[in-house]
Amino acid sequence: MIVLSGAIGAGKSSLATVLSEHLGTEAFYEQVDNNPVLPLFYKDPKKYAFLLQIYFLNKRFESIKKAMVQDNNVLDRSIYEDSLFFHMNADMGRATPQEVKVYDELLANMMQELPYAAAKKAPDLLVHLDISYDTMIHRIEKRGRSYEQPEQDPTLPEYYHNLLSRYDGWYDDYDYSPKMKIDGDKYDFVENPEDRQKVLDLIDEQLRVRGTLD
Ligand SMILES: Nc1ncnc2c1ncn2[C@@H]1O[C@H](COP(=O)(O)OP(=O)(O)OP(=O)(O)O)[C@@H](O)[C@H]1O
Ligand SMILES: Nc1nc(=O)c2ncn([C@H]3C[C@H](O)[C@@H](CO)O3)c2[nH]1
Repeated sequence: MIVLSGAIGAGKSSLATVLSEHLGTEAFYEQVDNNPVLPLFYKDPKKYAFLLQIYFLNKRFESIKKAMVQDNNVLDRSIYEDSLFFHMNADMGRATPQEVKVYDELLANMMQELPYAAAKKAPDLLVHLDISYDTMIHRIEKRGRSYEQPEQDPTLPEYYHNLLSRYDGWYDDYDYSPKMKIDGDKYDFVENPEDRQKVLDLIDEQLRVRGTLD
């Protein structure tokens, strides 16, 4: 299983499609447009942060269980980033210490139950999409989900800055599996076929080293 990571608008869903088509495997997408809690969270984060987190945890777990049945299936966000989001929101006062404790313990408990825990314990490869703040905002605007737009809420730019700065430390500390970073500012794998091929070549190279691609 290949897991993609990166901030909001980094290009995970887009790369999941491109990569799974290239490898002839299946992509598993985060529940966003059909997620009933996400718009509520953006409107009232303090009230809905915990509920949203439980929603994502449940859906992510479901996706992991389906994705792990075949080598090189692609998951468009890691379960480890959910925790990054939640701890950041908790530090912003949007979740109580009790909620954090319940979440952390539930996550740890669920991770122990993952069937692959017995054999592999982690993804085969983490592919992190690294983007700057300007790219992030540009992509959020390009995609146009109304509740994510900075003009909807003057606190969102700070939220996005905080998120990006936490991602740097998160990637450096990540040690559950082999990992690689792709420069999401530099490569336009959505519109530019040459960039797409370069990114696919970089990932193929890592998969060959790891023995999951011939
Ligand atoms: N490398 C890229 N070059 C140019 N445009 C891109 C690139 N990656 C993504 N985009 C565009 O940016 C927008 C966001 O991309 P996408 O939905 O794939 O991001 P994401 O990481 O899955 O976001 P989220 O975590 O919020 O779901 C889309 O409009 C997509 O077409
Ligand atoms: N609070 C919170 N916790 C999460 O675990 C989480 N995972 C994703 N998201 C938000 C970011 C994008 O708007 C949108 C799509 O990634 O969903 C999250 N928000």
